[in-house]
Amino acid sequence: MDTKRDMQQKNPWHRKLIVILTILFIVGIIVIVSTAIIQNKPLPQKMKYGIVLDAGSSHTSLYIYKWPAEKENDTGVVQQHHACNVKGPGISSYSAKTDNAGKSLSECMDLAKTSIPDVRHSETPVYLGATAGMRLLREQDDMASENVLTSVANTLRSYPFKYEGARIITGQEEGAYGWITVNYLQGNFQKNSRFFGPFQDTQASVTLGALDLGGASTQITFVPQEEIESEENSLHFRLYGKDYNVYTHSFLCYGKDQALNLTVAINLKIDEPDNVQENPCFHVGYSKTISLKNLYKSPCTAKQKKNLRMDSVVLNGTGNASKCRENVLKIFNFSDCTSSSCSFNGIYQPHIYGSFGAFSAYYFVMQFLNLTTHHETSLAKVKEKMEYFCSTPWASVKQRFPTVKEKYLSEYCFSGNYIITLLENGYSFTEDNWNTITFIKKIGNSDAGWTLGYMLNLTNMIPAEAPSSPPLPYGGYVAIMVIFSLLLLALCTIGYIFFGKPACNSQKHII
Ligand SMILES: Nc1ncnc2c1ncn2[C@@H]1O[C@H](COP(=O)(O)OP(=O)(O)O)[C@@H](O)[C@H]1O
Ligand SMILES: [Ca+2]
Repeated sequence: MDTKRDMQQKNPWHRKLIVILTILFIVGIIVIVSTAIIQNKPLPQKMKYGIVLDAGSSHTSLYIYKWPAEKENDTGVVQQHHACNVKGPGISSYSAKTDNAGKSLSECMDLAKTSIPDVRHSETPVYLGATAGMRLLREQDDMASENVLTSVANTLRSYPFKYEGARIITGQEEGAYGWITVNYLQGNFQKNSRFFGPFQDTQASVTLGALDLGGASTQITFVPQEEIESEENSLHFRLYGKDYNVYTHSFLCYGKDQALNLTVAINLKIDEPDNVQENPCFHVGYSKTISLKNLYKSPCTAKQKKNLRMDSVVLNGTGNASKCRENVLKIFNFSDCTSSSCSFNGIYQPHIYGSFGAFSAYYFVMQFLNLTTHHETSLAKVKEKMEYFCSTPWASVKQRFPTVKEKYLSEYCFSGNYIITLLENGYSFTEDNWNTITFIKKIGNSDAGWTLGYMLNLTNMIPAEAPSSPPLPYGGYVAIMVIFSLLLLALCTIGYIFFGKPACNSQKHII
């Protein structure tokens, strides 16, 4: 005590020092707090954009994606900014007037020009991917498909964006990118994928299988439990430091429009009386005449061509769901499997495993039929509802849904039964795992489909390795630095007051 008093008497200026230290302390706090406030204010972020056109067999859609430039390689940051449906049919329908294929895209491309800021135009990539409709046209008429692609490429090149190509993507790509899209949007690649020193977990995280139903082809893509037997059906990805072995297959001709033609063609009898086919997949009272030239035009139905004297056939609806499925079943071949397990037509498929997201026409059809809430709807219930819907006379259906496009409305009975048959008999889903299928349109703000995955891949936005991050989040680092600086400062002050020595200033010791 005496020593302390002596010290205070010997050093009368110590009070000044305490005042100075207190002022410094307060100033320090003010600086730290204001820095934190300024730092937390969202600074205007530079956004980047990308355009992908999905040229499907029935129609073309344009998608604009956007993401913050600084976070390019973080998973889950790319979002759908805008979507535009091209008016008119798919580009493959312009085989006779190929110039019009490109023209059809102008309206949506003009919209893209206004919805992306001018300063970003020249760095915005634009891609066009054509799917099964163009694959079929290429088989039928290679020259015509080339001309269609040239026409759309010319239109896309005439815009101020960075043109990156217009091509027919393979069925394998279509499946793969659909799978990447849904898992990217679900944030499945993000989970536990950060790099924590030597403790990185390289086990692939749980993923969602992807089921895509188009008009001309359909894709199934998932990570199976067993090893994949066939190389042509397997995809190997390393994403954010994890390895994924993915099974995929695309069935050309098994999109719902081609499947309907195939079903009609296979069930057509040579001696059809009065050129009339009783068709259980259409409602009672619905009747439709189809030209046989059109029916057999596609490579999907060409093999079914029979020697018929008539040149058209009248389809008369009889509205019977179970009979419809019997007819549909005839387009699947369940013999000739040379692998340990197959889906159909001799195609290898490992056992169904995990959860699935079913999008595109799966969603449109099941949504219309009110069958998307699978948690309450068993497969048996779905069949029961189909029985009821298909047996409803066409006049009542039309009266109940006056605003729905007649083409779609008349085909929902067929489409619903086709979906059940494809999933149950084709892919071997059962009553037990039916509820692992979720029918989805969007995840967050973005549509489920192959386009986002395609762009992420072509712009190298999914790194193979997880970005290494410091062990502490930025906030934690700042907090620790501040707390310990203050503690040190307090210690120095206390040391000086009690011992009269500037304990923190080694220079004074030397003197
Ligand atoms: N509202 C809707 N109701 C029913 N079917 C729809 C609806 N909108 C689109 N479709 C169907 O979805 C399918 C989309 O296929 P598309 O992507 O054009 O072909 P693909 O992927 O085989 O090239 C088509 O069969 C189309 O008729
Ligand atoms: Ca499609």
